[in-house]
Order: sequence, then C-alpha cells, then structure tokens
Amino acid sequence: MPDDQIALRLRGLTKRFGAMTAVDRLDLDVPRGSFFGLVGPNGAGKTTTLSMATGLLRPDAGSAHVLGTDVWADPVAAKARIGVLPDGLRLFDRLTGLQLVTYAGLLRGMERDLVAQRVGELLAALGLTDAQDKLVIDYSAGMTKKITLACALVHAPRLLVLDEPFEAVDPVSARTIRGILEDFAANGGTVVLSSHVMDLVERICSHVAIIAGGQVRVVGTVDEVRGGMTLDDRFLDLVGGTTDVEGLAWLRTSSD
Ligand SMILES: Nc1ncnc2c1ncn2[C@@H]1O[C@H](COP(=O)(O)OP(=O)(O)OP(=O)(O)O)[C@@H](O)[C@H]1O
Repeated sequence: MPDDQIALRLRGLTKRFGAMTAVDRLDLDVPRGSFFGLVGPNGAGKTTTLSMATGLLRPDAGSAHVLGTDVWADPVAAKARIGVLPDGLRLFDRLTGLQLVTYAGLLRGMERDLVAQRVGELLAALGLTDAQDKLVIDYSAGMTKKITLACALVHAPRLLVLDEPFEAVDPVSARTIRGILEDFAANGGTVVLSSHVMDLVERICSHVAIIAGGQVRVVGTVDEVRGGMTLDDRFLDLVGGTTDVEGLAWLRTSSD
C-alpha cells in the first residue's frame, strides 16, 4: 500500500521486559479512514504495541510512523496528529471534567476560545454537561472513559488510538461514542481500537488484526479475517482455547 494511504505504519516493533519479549518484531499497516480493531488474548502485547505506536513507551527496536511522521524521531509533530485513550493511565483527577478537557486542549497549544467552544460541544455530545463541574475522581468508570475520550478528541486528531474504549460504558453512551467514532472515520479520520469484545469488533470495525505472543497472527478486512466464520470462532481457532475446567471439580455445587 502506498505511504500516503497509511495512517499508522509499524515496522519491526519490539519491546522486552527483562527476559520476556512482550512485542516481537511486529509489523502492521493501518489504512487511512479505516476502523481498525486489535484483538488478542490477555497479555498478547496490544497495550504495549499501542503505547509504542503513540509515543508513550520507547521501543527497543523498530519504528512507528503516523501519517508519514516518525513517532520517535519527531514526537511533537506525530503527537499533534494523534488522539489517545490510554488504558489505565493516571489522570489529573482532582480537576473537574470541564477543567480536564480544557487543560488537554490548552496543552495542545490551542486558542482559549476555540478550546472553550469545543469542550462545550464535546461534553454535550458525550452527555457530560451536567457533570462538568464535578471532580473527575468522583466520576464513574464509564464517565471517566468518556471524559478521557473528550481529552483525546479536543485537538481534532487525524488518528485516534483507543484502548478498550467501550469498557465500563453503558449501552446508551456506547452508541453515542460509536456514532462519534463512525462519523470521525467517515470523514477521513482513522480509528484504531483494542477490544476483547469480538462481536463489537465484528460489527463496527472495517479491519482487524489478531495479535498473539507479541506478533500479528492474521490481518485484513473483517470479512477476510473471519473467512466465513464468526470472528469469535476464528479467534479461538487461531489462538486456541485451552480451558481446563476439569481441575476445578471443587467448584461444582454437586460435590456438597
Ligand atoms: N511495564 C511492564 N513491566 C513488565 N512486564 C510488562 C509491562 N507491561 C506489560 N508487560 C508484560 O508484557 C506482556 C504484554 O502485555 P500487554 O499489556 O501489552 O498485553 P495486552 O495484550 O494489552 O493484554 P490485555 O488484553 O490483558 O490488556 C504481558 O505478559 C505483560 O505482563
């Protein structure tokens, strides 16, 4: 695929933690305008990959390019184009929701008036206007997810990287978030998200990569990867479901 069609290009990305290789020479091309799902078992290396791709964790080897800009050689230019919803990153949660998103916009060098306008619109779109003066530390998990998403969107990035964006989010808010993301992708933005929920990925993503053992095992459009099966079956087929419930006989109520 030509370079100008690629929103995120990862080449030979590698990260070791001690003796353990979490991400192992991983290659991935995310086409522009795609809604790209990253799935994989626990510990597969998804979060580590996304952290390296977005300038949050320095790779031991390999490269990440966002719309042609090298994330690690030119982080300021690359990060201006990326919005990130990290998993479990500490927030400045002693700020109110309004203050937190405003701060995110000002940090990006935006004009105060523009920030105020966009923050108002984002909070309204995400149903957070009533909670805007509450401290983020007092938000529920789903509200926290939504306010973090607002922080990721405020500077109008071209690439959105979202770690588990629908986790802890209620169905109404999930639909709102999905609408915002679909609109974003339909207008030339690119969304990369990680999720464990296969039918969600199957429904909303155009492309998917299955990651296991720190490498991409299969990648393509959702239909290509599914190959006539459900994504869930394809995933289990590829990654292997090794559940040994036999060993848990003591959990069976019948053994009373
Ligand atoms: N800071 C760290 N120090 C040591 N090991 C780490 C660190 N971060 C991740 N790992 C290890 O790297 C591997 C990949 O972790 P990662 O969080 O990238 O997986 P994941 O695919 O996002 O998993 P999950 O689906 O459970 O969120 C795991 O074995 C994990 O224990």
